[in-house]
Amino acid sequence: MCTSLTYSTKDHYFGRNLDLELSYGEAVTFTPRNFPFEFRKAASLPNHYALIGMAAVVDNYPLYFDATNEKGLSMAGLNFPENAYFFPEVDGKDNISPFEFIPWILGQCETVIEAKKLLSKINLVNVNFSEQLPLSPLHWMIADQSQSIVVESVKEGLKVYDNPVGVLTNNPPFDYQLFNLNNYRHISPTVSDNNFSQQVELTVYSRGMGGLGLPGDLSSASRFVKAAFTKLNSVSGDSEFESIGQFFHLLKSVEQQRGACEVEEGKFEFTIYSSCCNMDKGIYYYTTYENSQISAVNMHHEDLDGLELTTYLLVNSQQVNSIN
Ligand SMILES: C[C@H](CCC(=O)NCCS(=O)(=O)O)[C@H]1CC[C@H]2[C@@H]3CC[C@@H]4C[C@H](O)CC[C@]4(C)[C@H]3C[C@H](O)[C@]12C
Repeated sequence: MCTSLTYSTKDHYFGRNLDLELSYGEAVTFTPRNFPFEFRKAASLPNHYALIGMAAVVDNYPLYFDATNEKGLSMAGLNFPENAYFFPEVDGKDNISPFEFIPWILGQCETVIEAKKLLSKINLVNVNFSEQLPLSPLHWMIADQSQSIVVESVKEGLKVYDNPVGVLTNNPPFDYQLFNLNNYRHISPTVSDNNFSQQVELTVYSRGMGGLGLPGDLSSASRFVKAAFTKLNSVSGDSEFESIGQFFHLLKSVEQQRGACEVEEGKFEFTIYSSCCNMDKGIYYYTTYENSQISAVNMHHEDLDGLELTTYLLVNSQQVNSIN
């Protein structure tokens, strides 16, 4: 399972946890403006906005899991098994494969409003990257500095939801996740009066009791509620380090520790990496399961007008600041 979210202080931040039991050899990947983006069923984009994000680069193609472009528009793909449905090619539409979707949108759009215009012409097609890399059943969160949407391609067609909470997890579909928040309207960072009954005296014997009932398990519906509550009540300083520090704390509220979620015998899903991109400054920060030190790659330290991909292998061994 995965969780993605947005967060704003002075600047704007977008990131995600990638929860899985295996790695695809992903690395922080910078795509400059003049790297030619090819599409299987649509015209190529010889030049486009520059992108930074996490990708598996295969045959010199950046298979982005999540990315941000130089304008700040950001997008993440999360698992959506049993629900995601991709269509045969349709004449008169932009036929884009799910693995091309992030380059297609982030290459061309500056804002969510612009992305919505492209989405109205898109048909997400069932075209594999390769036999070894078949279609992934994904849905996506797209966000700019002021709003966020969710895109779900299902049997009935392409659905685009406004996302007022700026959080996405996995199944079930997004409209359910949002509705499900109604069931938690009593949850609060503060403790309410005794509404249970005036006939019994009930005491506040612990801090945090306003949150009793907030789910703590790793199911997707539970992570959605937990992440939304934690994010929407978040308080932090607005400097860069206070903001990204807080962002990683928000992601940790739904982190998966190895051992707690068995996906097949002896195999466990865990949070392989957590990312946080400063959408305004184009700085991609991440931590990995093994390495809790934050690493950063700044897109503006690259040649934006370049032609070739740049990849930065993940710094994956623990960094300990030994004091004596
Ligand atoms: C599995 C991940 C979602 C994490 C998640 O939600 N895990 C819970 C599993 S579960 O819900 O518990 O079952 C998703 C997120 C992004 C995906 C890549 C996108 C590019 C590319 C697309 C190609 O078509 C296939 C290969 C490809 C590298 C993809 C592999 C994989 O699909 C990635 C990593």
